[in-house]
Amino acid sequence: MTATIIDGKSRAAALDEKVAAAVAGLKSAHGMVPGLAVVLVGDDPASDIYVSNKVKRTEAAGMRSIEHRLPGDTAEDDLIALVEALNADPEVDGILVQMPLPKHIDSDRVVMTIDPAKDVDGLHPMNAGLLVLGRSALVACTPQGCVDLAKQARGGDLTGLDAVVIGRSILVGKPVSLLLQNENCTVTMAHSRTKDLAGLCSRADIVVAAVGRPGYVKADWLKAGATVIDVGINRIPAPERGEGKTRIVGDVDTEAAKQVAGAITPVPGGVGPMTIGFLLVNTVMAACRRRGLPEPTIA
Ligand SMILES: Nc1nc2c(c(=O)[nH]1)N[C@@H](CN(C=O)c1ccc(C(=O)N[C@@H](CCC(=O)O)C(=O)O)cc1)CN2
Repeated sequence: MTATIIDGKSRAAALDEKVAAAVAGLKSAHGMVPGLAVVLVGDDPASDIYVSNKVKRTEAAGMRSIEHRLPGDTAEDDLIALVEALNADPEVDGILVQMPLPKHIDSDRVVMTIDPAKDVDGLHPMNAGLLVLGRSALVACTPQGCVDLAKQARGGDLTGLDAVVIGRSILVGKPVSLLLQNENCTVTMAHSRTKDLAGLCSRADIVVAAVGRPGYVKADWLKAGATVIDVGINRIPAPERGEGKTRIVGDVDTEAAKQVAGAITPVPGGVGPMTIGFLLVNTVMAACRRRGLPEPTIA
């Protein structure tokens, strides 16, 4: 068997087009243009690229982008003051503080400061708690992308499927497991210390790998025909590309897994591009909710 490659890049492009259409509709019906503020502290090269892409795609969808780039030695209190100013700014509908933050800054305190109504990352305890309760919330972007791609691979319905989520992070593992439960999956949350991870995976219809270790999930762990969602973005040396060059790989041993899985997301070009797609969706939703407008159907 050779797995179907789940094309996150084209799915994200389609999502961006739907967001752009929704934004155009809001502008003509209500004279409203959603605004997204993105805050980057420091000069981490990967974060720099992600933030630049967020700005580009926000503007391409017809929304306003407000960009704050702060030096790496910014004091925690100064970052908090900026977030408070963005909370108070009526032109700002969504606030995203790019992670990871420099070590001297307490990320939890920063996230707790964001107005939950503008928390388009879905990381504030209010939004995370609403997700646990199964109530309407702003939901973290990467997990939404994972579920969207899994549904695409499974004909739109995940009901009754067994899912294993490897990784228990706040940004991916925990929310994706809740979203899969909302889709009527039977979900097992696993991690690097789970006993017999291979055995668990071998019974799963869906495997979500979010451990942050290159090639961690092996082909012989997978059930034939499984849907594999690879969240990992690991930069590894690529001497074949020249001295000092690197390339990114996922958490799954993709080439071998393709021979067993039914469908698999590639890295790059799988889950990654969906993260920014759902950030744009969340910004539109936040803008409508804050203004008491009906939310358009996008995804
Ligand atoms: N505040 C947040 N910080 C971070 C998040 C997040 O959702 N909110 N997620 C990641 C980084 N991230 C978005 O911020 C992100 C990661 C990867 C991609 C992406 O499109 N990746 C490409 C490959 C890009 C490359 O070559 O490096 C792909 O997978 O095809 C988009 C967004 C951590 N921080």
